[in-house]
Amino acid sequence: MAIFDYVYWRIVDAISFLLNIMGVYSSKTMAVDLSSPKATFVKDLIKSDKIVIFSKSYCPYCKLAKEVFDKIKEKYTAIELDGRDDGDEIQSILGEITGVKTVPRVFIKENCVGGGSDVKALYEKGELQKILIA
Ligand SMILES: N[C@@H](CCC(=O)N[C@@H](CS)C(=O)NCC(=O)O)C(=O)O
Repeated sequence: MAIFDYVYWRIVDAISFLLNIMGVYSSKTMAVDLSSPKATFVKDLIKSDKIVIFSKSYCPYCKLAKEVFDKIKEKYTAIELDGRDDGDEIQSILGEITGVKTVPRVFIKENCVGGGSDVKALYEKGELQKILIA
């Protein structure tokens, strides 16, 4: 049901926006050194699979990205940042690498293709499939 889907995601957008500006589910911002061992660790994670999703277990956009890959039967590696002590640090490094600090951060063949809405939009335009087979 396209209309319900649309309304659902506009409500999720509005709630996420409010929670973000209230600082409710914002991670701690940390100083980033892209030559640090942790940054190297993050870059290695990005290289570790064809599709790598930096995610948080409760995040609806992360679920959205995973559902798209599940639908097209593409395996991915998901790193759940909220389950790790170094999650905020990794998220800050990803913010520096990609220019965006929210989750998910989705990488395909080491390139960041954006977040959950971006993955869905790429899929709907047929672009995601092209990136995956290129
Ligand atoms: N439009 C973005 C929205 C992503 C977003 O707002 N993610 C929230 C979690 S659901 C977030 O990262 N909040 C800040 C945080 O968790 O540090 C997308 O589709 O990926």
